Amino acid sequence: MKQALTIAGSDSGGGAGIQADLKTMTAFGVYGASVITAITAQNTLGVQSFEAVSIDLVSKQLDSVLSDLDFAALKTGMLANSKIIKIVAEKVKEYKVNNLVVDPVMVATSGDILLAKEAITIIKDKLIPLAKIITPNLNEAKVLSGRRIDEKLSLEVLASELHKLGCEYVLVKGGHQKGDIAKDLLFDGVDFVEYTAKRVDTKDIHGTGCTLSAAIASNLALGYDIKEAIERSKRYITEAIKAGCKVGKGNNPVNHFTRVYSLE
Ligand SMILES: Nc1ncnc2c1ncn2[C@@H]1O[C@H](COP(=O)(O)OP(=O)(O)O)[C@@H](O)[C@H]1O
Ligand SMILES: Cc1ncc(COP(=O)(O)O)c(N)n1
Repeated sequence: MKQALTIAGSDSGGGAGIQADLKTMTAFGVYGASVITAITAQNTLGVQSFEAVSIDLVSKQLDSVLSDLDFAALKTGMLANSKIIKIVAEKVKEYKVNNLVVDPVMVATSGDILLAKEAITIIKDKLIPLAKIITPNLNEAKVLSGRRIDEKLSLEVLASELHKLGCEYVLVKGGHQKGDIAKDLLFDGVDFVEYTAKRVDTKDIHGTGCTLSAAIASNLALGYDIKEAIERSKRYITEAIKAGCKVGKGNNPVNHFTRVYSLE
């Protein structure tokens, strides 16, 4: 069975982070393992509190899984602080992991901060150069390229600037743009490829970024090339948003289509 690893934060509400990643990997038939970097007290209304896991325990989790399991792809989500980013980058190099997908999680959909400000230069210098692909949303792309959030910039300009950070591919997500189409843009340093879907008219988009990056990691693990992996992941996230999960009182998560098996 193909195996993938998520290095991310726990969302107690089950909609984003580690929980979304493992549900996505399971939906694609990939075995998912996890290294937890932070524990959030979170629900569909927002993030009420969080604590980062100690560097020692993050490091031990990484050694435990990387020395034993055989990962065909790895994704990172919420990394919380500079020290965690540094240890993740060291272990990725030490264990020579291929197919690193970096989702540079900074702020939750609810507006809560999930990454220390001083960690932004560390993620740019240490982790992004090791990545096969990075998947920032519009605001994360602006922060990473040193722009102001209120600047009007095209996905093309942002993708070109971010590619200079040393990753193989950049996928800038346009989920937070206005309009009828949810467009994401891939750049490999030469060509642009657009991935589009009809925008679903809903506020229930909690966990969309985590789900998309976990789906890309799953499909890379299954052996699809990057363009096919994104194409399949875009179809999955669109259907998962359409299906939705009305579980809480706030912005609800996407639906991972987990089947209920009868034991009879
Ligand atoms: N309302 C929507 N309808 C369809 N697709 C969407 C919608 N909102 C976001 N997406 C898609 O979900 C994925 C995650 O994007 P986005 O929500 O921008 O990321 P993040 O969760 O990191 O902020 C992208 O493929 C984006 O185009
Ligand atoms: C632990 C954790 N990781 C990531 C996100 C971002 O997800 P979203 O942007 O969909 O709120 C989150 N809310 N919580």
